[in-house]
Amino acid sequence: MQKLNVIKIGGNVLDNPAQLEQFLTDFASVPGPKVLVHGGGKIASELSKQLGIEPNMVNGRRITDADTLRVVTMVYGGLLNKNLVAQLQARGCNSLGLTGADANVIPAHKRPVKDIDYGFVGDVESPEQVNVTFLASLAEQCIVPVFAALTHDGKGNMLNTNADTIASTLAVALSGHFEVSLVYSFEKKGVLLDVEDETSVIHHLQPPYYAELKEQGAIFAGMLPKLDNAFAALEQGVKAVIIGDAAEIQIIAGGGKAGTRITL
Ligand SMILES: Nc1ncnc2c1ncn2[C@@H]1O[C@H](COP(=O)(O)OP(=O)(O)O)[C@@H](O)[C@H]1O
Ligand SMILES: CC(=O)N[C@@H](CCC(=O)OP(=O)(O)O)C(=O)O
Repeated sequence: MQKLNVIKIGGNVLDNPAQLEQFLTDFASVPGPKVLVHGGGKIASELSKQLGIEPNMVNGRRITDADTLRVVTMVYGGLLNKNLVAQLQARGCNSLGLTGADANVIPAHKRPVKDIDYGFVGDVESPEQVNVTFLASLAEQCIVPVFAALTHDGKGNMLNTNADTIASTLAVALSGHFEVSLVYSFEKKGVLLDVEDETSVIHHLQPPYYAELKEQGAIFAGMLPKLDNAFAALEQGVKAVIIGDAAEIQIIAGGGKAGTRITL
């Protein structure tokens, strides 16, 4: 089976022009088929505030009312997605900006209201419903899809979906056709034992150690859903999951020793 990298770029790197430029240069030179996934939660929050819409995050997810949906559609699907594509084109990487609505790649449904009403937040239907045929045809043409953190409900509504979830869903769906590595790249060296100490990288993380570190509070906030997505992806056929520094993407994508390798 051919190898394919699904690489998610973290919000703090997107927000740092120098780091982003270096990441895109490195990403463009990663050989073989690849997919880029981005969020941009931080930038959406800033624009939201400028427009007088106060961001509201619950359990790491954005409560997405109709006005917020307009903002995230503009920021993720427009501003960020199109600029990333333009910057990749400038580096000789032929890419195509997509949301989950385009080519019906990622069908989703509005998250049902239980204790919390998340508004227009989308839960992906299932990896089996991802339009893998379309993605495989892009890979054949050496076109790199760049996904924004947006899906759709098939009834005319865009939905806001966490970018880590988009990345794991695409990785699982593509695992039937490719040997997939899922890379969560961000601004730190990997999953750290002490979040303030970049030298404390955990090189290898398995579920029991994860449970222990979670209990101790060493792993928290955005890293929790990221790791839950990572383990779920491995359970559903993704070959490798690595969490590491965006500045080390070439080493990680090349199978070298950097970041945190997640295994079952
Ligand atoms: N043990 C840990 N090691 C590294 N980062 C951690 C750890 N625990 C929590 N984090 C936090 O997780 C964040 C990354 O997740 P998230 O906020 O969802 O950002 P993104 O997915 O955009 O990179 C880091 O910026 C860091 O603050
Ligand atoms: C539903 C939900 O919370 N969606 C996220 C999508 C963006 C995202 O995931 O951005 P980062 O990867 O930069 O965190 C949000 O709007 O913040």
